[in-house]
Amino acid sequence: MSRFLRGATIVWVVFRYGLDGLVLDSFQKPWLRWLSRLLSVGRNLDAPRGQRLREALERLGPIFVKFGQVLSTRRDLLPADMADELARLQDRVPPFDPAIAMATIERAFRRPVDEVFVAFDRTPVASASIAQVHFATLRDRAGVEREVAVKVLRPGMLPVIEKDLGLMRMMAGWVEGLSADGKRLKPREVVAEFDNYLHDELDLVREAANAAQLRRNMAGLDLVLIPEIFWDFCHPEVMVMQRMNGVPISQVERLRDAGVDIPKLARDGVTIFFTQVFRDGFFHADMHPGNIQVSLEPATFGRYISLDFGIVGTLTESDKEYLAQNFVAFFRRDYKRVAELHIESGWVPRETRVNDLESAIRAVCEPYFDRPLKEISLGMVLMRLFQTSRRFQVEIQPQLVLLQKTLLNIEGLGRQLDPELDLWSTAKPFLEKWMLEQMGPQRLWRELRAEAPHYAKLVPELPRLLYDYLSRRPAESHGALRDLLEAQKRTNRLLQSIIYGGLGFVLGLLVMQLMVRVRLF
Ligand SMILES: Nc1ncnc2c1ncn2[C@@H]1O[C@H](COP(=O)(O)OP(=O)(O)OP(=O)(O)O)[C@@H](O)[C@H]1O
Repeated sequence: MSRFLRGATIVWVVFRYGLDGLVLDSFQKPWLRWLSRLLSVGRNLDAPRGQRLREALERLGPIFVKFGQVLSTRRDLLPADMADELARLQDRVPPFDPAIAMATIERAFRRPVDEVFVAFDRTPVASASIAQVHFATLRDRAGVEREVAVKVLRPGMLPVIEKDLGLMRMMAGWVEGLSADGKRLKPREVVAEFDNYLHDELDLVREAANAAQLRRNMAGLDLVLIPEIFWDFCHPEVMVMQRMNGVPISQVERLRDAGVDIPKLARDGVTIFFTQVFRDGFFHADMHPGNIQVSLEPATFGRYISLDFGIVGTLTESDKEYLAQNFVAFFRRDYKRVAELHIESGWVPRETRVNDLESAIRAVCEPYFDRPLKEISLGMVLMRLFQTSRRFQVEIQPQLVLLQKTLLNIEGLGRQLDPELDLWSTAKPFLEKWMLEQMGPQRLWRELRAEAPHYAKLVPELPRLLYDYLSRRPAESHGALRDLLEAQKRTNRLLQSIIYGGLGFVLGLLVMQLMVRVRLF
């Protein structure tokens, strides 16, 4: 019954905000088009469609608001006006009762809150649709008191989410089945992606693990601080981490007054992101200003503080290669290469004609070169490339969409801090270094090291393999004398190459063995 009521509410909101018109007009069945016209009589639909969509999602509650936020990143699917409006969605919701947060903590650790923490601040510092954050103090394993931030999941989220997701799936099926435009929007794919995203956010151990990995990766860079995770105090519903003290990145004047070098901050943001992408293939993908602060503490003055690790992106070696080579080819205006890369990597069907793709890509990219190089947005270029690829039946990988969205965030943030920021010259060294590593001797060295244990296993078998091979040869070379001499010559040559090759191989193996040992001890 409650599912029916929720479904009825959704349908009412859809009509109330005139969202039916967004897809109904393209319904293939005439009676549905008529219904759409009939339903729009007497409604005030003056507000732009994007605004109506945003307001409707706000009306439907936090899960739909989150859905809109995720949808806003699919600029390859949505028209720009709608994506812009959706990006304005904020999931500010009233905090839940601290007693509920404390009950969750007690259930998770099977101890009263005042036994878990030395002190616990009942007033939340922040509250969003999925979780709420409280400050507290705990005693760590060494008996030292530590200031911490405790993130607690909003209770009873799973059933609400499942119900809303069920309805979203159903509606996506309708829209896809009934409307031509609806099919193009790939609603079922979008809802499935959202489903994954929400379930990931509901597991705080996962978020804590992301934070720990990023902290380890960023340790040597000295540009960003990531909270330490207190694993003894982590549970799927509760996450306890080091409390960070910084100034929100949005308060630029305050940062400037405190003496922070703002243009350097802008460059550092790009450096951090490119390091995460091209060196580690593991990047923070929720880089909105609410999750970024700047430290003013003397020891870490001017460094970024990163928060909220619910969404991270991972890239494979081939993703990185695809990206780097595309960017480099793009900046050389070598559109043919960009097209070839798309085909080689299997991004577009093999039978695609390079010339067609090349001219589509040229049409997308060339207008960008109308402006100075430093003003070019890589996020925008990537988005246009994805949009072009779609016309050639390409399924864009979710991690690349995530990357493109984050790239836009980072560029937006960088330009907000320093309108003079030269994005390309900040990013270029990363791409060049990475390309060199991919093609130069470092790659060969890395791959040899990875293969070393395998070759080490082969070495003892080598003499037997050689003996088996040689002992078979004479039996095959009987018959006429000339044949025999020829065969003997061939055998000698083969023997020579096997012996020289074998010697080189064994020598190589010995070196590799040595390397493996050096690495192990
Ligand atoms: N380790 C921390 N130290 C200090 N403050 C923190 C810490 N973690 C979170 N906060 C505060 O809590 C706020 C919300 O945290 P976080 O973004 O992780 O929660 P969220 O529920 O995922 O919110 P949203 O989805 O809106 O980003 C942060 O903006 C920050 O003010």
